[in-house]
Amino acid sequence: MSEPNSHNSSAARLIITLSSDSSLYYAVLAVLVVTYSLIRTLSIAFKPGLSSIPGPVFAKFSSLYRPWKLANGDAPQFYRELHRRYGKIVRTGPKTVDISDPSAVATIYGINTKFLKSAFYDTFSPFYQETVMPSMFSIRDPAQHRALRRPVAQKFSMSSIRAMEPFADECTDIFLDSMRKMEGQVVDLGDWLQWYAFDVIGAITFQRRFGFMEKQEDVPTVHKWLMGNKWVAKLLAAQPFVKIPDPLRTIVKYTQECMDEYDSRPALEHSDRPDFLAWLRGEAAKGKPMSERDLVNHLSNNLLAGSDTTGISLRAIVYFLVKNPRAYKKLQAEVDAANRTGKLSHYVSYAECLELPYPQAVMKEAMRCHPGVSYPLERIVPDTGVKLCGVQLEGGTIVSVNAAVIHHDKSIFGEDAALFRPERWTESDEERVKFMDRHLMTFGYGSRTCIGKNISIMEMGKLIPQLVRDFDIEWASERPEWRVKTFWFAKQYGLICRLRSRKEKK
Ligand code: HEM
Repeated sequence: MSEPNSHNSSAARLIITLSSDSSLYYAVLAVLVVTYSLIRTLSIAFKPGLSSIPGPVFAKFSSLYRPWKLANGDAPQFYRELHRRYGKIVRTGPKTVDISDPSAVATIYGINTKFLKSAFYDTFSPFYQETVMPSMFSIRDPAQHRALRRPVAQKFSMSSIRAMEPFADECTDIFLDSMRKMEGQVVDLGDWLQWYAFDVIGAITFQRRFGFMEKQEDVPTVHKWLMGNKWVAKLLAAQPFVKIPDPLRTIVKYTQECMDEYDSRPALEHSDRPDFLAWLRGEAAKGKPMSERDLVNHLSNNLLAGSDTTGISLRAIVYFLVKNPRAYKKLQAEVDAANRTGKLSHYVSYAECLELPYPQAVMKEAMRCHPGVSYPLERIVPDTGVKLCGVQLEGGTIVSVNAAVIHHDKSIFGEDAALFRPERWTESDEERVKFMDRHLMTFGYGSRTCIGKNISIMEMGKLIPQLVRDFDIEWASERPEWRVKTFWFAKQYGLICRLRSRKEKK
């Protein structure tokens, strides 16, 4: 009986000493916290399963390894190099694993997958009326995702997309007119293609162009420090000194202005408009109402998810054509032949461009070589765990595949996987093309695949034939190459070209 009492009294004495001496109290607390963190870090670092996965030593101990390595914007090279050095499965953080194995793609991302998006996606959720508004893209819960996706799915169908073509055509006119005016000059075509993509998506979404092409001004982009860094974003937003432009906020605000403008006009003025806003208002009138918040959410998400991505892909297509004159000539010859035989309208239609096999192959190949999103698409292993690349991973582990890595896989795309060769899509046998298609991750994969894919294929498929029908484009930069900075989006800089009109050649 005496022992517990003596323990109790010495514990009590310790507490009294600690509480009477606050510096000692904090010192003990700090030692406890450090010891706990150390034990936790070591137990995660050497966890069975995870500890057998090869990778850089620092990655085992700290989740700062990736942000540190990715800060220079070289994500595609960084991940390719990791896989070249360590193999198909690489540990990139204490509980994070990157995979480059064709057989893992369907397991992680397939239609009925239980692998949900990781917390990384929270950074992409904008604020609406001061509360976080997860979008169809960023939302993680499957039931909430379905609830967001279902009411708009029809608007992304082929028939709806065809009705949107005039929006792209009006932007094409502005784009091609501007190119004619700048004929022979040195032009940053990268800027123009991005302005074009932003203006088309604005027109498709609310029948309002941003006017970037007319104003020739910079479009809002997500700052690299904010990308994937939820806490940095919060900290920067809270501090009063440096105001970093927040494109998420800008775009939500712009969306609300467009909605107000729509509502201020008589209903008759937009009764047969085929844009998203008019369609969603029409659905509400038919008895399928949508909350104001969801409306803002869908419309702003169109701009956030569909502008940079399409701009980057258009740049990639033009870049690979200009850098590969043989492919350029072949594509131009196919467009010219179709034009001569009356298969192309003044505004090349979506249906017409789908009938041009080589231009379609060029687009696909350019996006394979340069996927607009060249970051790992992170997912969380479900509670049941999973065996990937021969390693048992427990629930909660974050796994990912990066399109920029898997698109270079020689077992899928052949020995020349690193090269731009559109013929791999037109000359390979049917089985091989299907196999390559099954591992193409330009637009994501499976249950969370891009819903706007066909909108961008429509936009790009129409513009490229019109561009090469009217112009010869050549590289005019003093630098031999463009520069790419990847913070989720693989953005290119320095697509400096010169355009010459071909009217006389047609
Ligand atoms: C070339 C152009 C585009 C590319 C390369 C692209 C790429 C992607 C990728 C890779 C994902 C999957 C991301 C992930 O799994 O984490 C995605 C999802 C998504 N994209 Fe796109 N996208 C493009 C155009 C568009 C357009 C034009 C829109 C809308 C108008 C759009 C809307 C979306 C949405 C809403 C999602 C989330 C779908 C879901 O989770 O259900 N995208 N996109």
